[in-house]
Amino acid sequence: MVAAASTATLSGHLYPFPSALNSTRLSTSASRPRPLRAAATLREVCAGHVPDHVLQRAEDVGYAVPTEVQEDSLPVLLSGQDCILHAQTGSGKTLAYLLAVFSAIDIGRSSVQALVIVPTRELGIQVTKVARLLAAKTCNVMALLDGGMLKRQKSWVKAEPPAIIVATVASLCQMVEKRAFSLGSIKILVIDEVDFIFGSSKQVNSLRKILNSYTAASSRQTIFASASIPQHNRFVHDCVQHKWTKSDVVHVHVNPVQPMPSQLHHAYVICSKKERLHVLLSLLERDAPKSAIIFVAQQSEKSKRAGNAPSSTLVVEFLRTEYKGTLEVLLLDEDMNFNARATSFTEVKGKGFLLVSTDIASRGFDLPQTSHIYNFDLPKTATDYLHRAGRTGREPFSKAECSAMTLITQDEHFVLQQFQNELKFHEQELPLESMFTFSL
Ligand SMILES: Nc1ncnc2c1ncn2[C@@H]1O[C@H](COP(=O)(O)OP(=O)(O)OP(=O)(O)O)[C@@H](O)[C@H]1O
Repeated sequence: MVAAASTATLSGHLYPFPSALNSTRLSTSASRPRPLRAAATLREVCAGHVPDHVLQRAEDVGYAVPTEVQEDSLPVLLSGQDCILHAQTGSGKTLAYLLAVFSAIDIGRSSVQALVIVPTRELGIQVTKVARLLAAKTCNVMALLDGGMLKRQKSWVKAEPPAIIVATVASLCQMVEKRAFSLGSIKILVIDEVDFIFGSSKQVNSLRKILNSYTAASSRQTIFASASIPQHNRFVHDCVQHKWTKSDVVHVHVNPVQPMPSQLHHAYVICSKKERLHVLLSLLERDAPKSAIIFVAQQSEKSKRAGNAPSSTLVVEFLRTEYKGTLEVLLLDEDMNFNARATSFTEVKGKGFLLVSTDIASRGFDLPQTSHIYNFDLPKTATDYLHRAGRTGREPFSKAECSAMTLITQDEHFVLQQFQNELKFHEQELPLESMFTFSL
């Protein structure tokens, strides 16, 4: 049984599900009315656990009232219990786990005490920014993200160990294996977008080392976060079986019946592949988005070998010549080098953009001005749809309308319907003929 369990993955069914687990499930849903009581402030929820200067910083940047996931999870997180944070995209999971980090660490100690693992460099930059904002120079936050800085960081980390490290799996393992530092003093470990990292064949083995060899669940608080945890009951079971968490781990599942923001309007257009670029252009002219992300498929190895241009390049080149609006057309793609990726990521902040991106931008990216999502290529899975669509509708207290539009061929319609059934959202068809007047 144990041997089989050691090869189980998130989606695996390698052993029977035990009826009795110590873990707890907290589930809150929009359909279940909340008790009538005055909303607590973030300061009240965190009192006695999170240092005052951190709460002051949080208030200064506008985090005065907790979001639903923060309200539900902070009592668990601040009590030091292991937790699986499972809530909608854009619901504020980052602040929830960072407050737990600040409650767990001792800023007077010179050792690495908190580790936040992220799947991509871009998400790492974002989380580091929020952590530094809350720390306000009272402790060091180091980002160990894929790129050319690791040599220099190895000396820095030895000279002055940061209290908090935000890292991608590969960079962290590289540093630990080079003995730049050990993870023996870790008090709190957060894995953000946990389903994505477990689902990545490149990252999963290193993640298991971080969870079981470099650190031990018994000596740390462990937090897993994501908007999507497929087969979450099994995941909770795996956490306990594999000792990724302690046995009393709590699954905080907010709004399980509505995994995507309610103000999101979903629609699709059926058109041929040949028409797709022009349909996209017409939609951009019609919608006049504040900012938008246009998701394209990652180019396959076969298509690369055949010398074809990737979807991303085709779309960017087309929009740069044909789009007459004011938004800047930017590109973000796994195949770009780190400097080019960093430039796109920086440029996208703070101004109107049309970002053409592969799924690299679908996990954790927080660009609250994004009003429209376009799936130029159909996402591979319902989970990918959820994360792409979740790049909009991200201001937790705003009900501003936003939209997710998918361009599909007639043959792809049934796949989109499957996503709809799985994620329980409604979609409107925009008939091509009634809307567009272009001719090819
Ligand atoms: N208490 C709060 N008050 C106001 N805004 C908040 C609060 N907490 C978080 N936010 C804002 O909400 C937005 C979404 O937060 P965050 O990026 O943490 O979402 P998430 O749950 O991690 O989403 P995803 O699953 O897509 O990664 C951010 O712009 C953040 O600044």
